[in-house]
Amino acid sequence: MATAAKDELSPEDHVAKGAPVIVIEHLFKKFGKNVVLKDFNLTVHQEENVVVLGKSGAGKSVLIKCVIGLLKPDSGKILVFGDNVPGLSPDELDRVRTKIGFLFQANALYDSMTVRENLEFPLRRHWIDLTPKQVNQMVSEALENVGLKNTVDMMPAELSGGMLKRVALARTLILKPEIILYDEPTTGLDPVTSREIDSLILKLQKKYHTSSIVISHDMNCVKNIADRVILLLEGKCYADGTYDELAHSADEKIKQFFE
Ligand SMILES: Nc1ncnc2c1ncn2[C@@H]1O[C@H](COP(=O)(O)OP(=O)(O)OP(=O)(O)O)[C@@H](O)[C@H]1O
Repeated sequence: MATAAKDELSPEDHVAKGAPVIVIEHLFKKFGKNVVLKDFNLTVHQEENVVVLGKSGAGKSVLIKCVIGLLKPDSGKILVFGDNVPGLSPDELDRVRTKIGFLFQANALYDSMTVRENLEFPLRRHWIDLTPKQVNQMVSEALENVGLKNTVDMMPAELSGGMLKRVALARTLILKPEIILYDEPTTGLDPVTSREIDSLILKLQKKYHTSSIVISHDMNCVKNIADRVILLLEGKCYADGTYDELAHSADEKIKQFFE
């Protein structure tokens, strides 16, 4: 059953869980007087897709930026494979970031670079010592994974919204991250393309055994890809359960998201 605040389900209550890969404990983050995260707790397990629901301004993006170390929380722990992200040195953070892929809402592709150059970028950024042949193979494999091998020499401006999202996903996957953070993966796409992206996310998750935190307002996307849904409200994990559990909740604050 979906639970709210006080009687939150423990992770053990959910079936088929792998080992914890992200453990967030007592996270607090404020900007001036604006307290965004207030004793937020969450555990994400291996091969689990956790979708974060919440109103605009609830703190969903702040949460994933804290996980990847782009924002520093005021207090609390964010353990990624046992490393406490807020306490890492820049070099250690860079090492942990190679395990975390981040798919931005706006794709964040470089308009002046070809698809190939965009995909090579993370390999160069993380100083990975690879031969040109290996780089070529990695780019081909990443594009093949998203069904876009023939776009390798195209510019982003020549691609549709769905194709851009696939290329961005290929770039996220090129370092074979163990965790992927998705910020609104289907926003701005038509319903058919959105469902194709959902299927691709699930297919690649199974292939590479990744774990994910997904921010989404697209309830079809939530239904399709969530193993678990949490509701971020007033800085806390207000509800935690499967899509069906939350969808059938009698709690008015939860119901709003499923109407
Ligand atoms: N760098 C920052 N400096 C100051 N305030 C910030 C900063 N980043 C986020 N905030 C504030 O934190 C709060 C949460 O923002 P956040 O972007 O996480 O919301 P969200 O839940 O992702 O919303 P949306 O669904 O609209 O994207 C907002 O009040 C926002 O103004």
